[in-house]
Amino acid sequence: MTTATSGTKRIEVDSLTRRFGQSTAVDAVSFTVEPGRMTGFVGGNGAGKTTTMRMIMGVLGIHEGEVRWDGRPIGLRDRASFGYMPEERGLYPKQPVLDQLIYLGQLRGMTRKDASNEATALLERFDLGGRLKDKLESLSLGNQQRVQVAAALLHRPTALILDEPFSGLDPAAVDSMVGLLRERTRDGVPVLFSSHQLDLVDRLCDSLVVLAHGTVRAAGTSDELRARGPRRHRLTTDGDAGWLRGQPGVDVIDVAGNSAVIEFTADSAREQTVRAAVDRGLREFSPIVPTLSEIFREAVQ
Ligand SMILES: Nc1ncnc2c1ncn2[C@@H]1O[C@H](COP(=O)(O)OP(=O)(O)OP(=O)(O)O)[C@@H](O)[C@H]1O
Repeated sequence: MTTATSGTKRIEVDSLTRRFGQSTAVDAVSFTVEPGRMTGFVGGNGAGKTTTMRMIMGVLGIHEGEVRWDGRPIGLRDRASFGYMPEERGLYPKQPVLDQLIYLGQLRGMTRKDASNEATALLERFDLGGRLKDKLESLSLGNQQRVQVAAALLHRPTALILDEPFSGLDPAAVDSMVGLLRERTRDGVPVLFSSHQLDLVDRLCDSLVVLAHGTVRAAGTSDELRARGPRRHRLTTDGDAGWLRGQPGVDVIDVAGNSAVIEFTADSAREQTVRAAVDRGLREFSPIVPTLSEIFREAVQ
């Protein structure tokens, strides 16, 4: 089977809005999922991630806005070429694992043989080579999750929309899935995945979209967001660092012994503070790169 990726197509989410009754679950949400990039989609419970993904996949109607693929309004065939792992999952508990993957592959236009070969290879990759004939329900939840991901990857999708693909997976399973997704992104496939595991998102994603109450609070590459994040510094001198509390233009975030984490509230304060620190025996003055968790907390405040 040929790989259906072009490596240059992006998903554009443009001002998507969805209401449920009186409440607006997704409110003019815009972002791009670039080819060859893993884009993490984060936000608290009820932020609107699943609703947005459902609109991208066309399983939920769009009230306003548009989704574009390769610069054009997305169509049925485009969506059929995507791999989607829905929140509600979609496989049959009582059917053998391999059989249903073959069936799904055939639904997506694969021959039985191709579907069988690809499904077997994916399941082996996920250490499920010995479970091909087992019913899905006899597998542990984490292993069922692996099968769900295999189902989304089976037909060499042109893009991947994965709703919490890592939830419930042990670290080894996360690593093998990450390896697989990285291979697909290297082929140019855009990947959008939601997750509540910020440490994992930090390690994995090239770009990030932060959602809160149905609106985008921050979006960009991890580096861009880090550069925009809080500019904090660690400053260490001889003696107690409490003196920084009286320093004009300095917000003291934390003091521990002779070391403090500070933020400058005025640019002019920087030079003045470093000079004062030199007089007190400066040992360290270094910028602190914010973690994704810090960026996230700041963005959703
Ligand atoms: N079918 C529906 N009918 C009514 N309200 C809905 C429906 N689907 C979602 N909502 C509401 O839309 C909002 C966004 O929900 P959504 O599931 O998209 O959030 P989420 O970010 O995926 O949350 P979580 O991380 O908890 O899965 C919530 O307030 C939710 O209650």
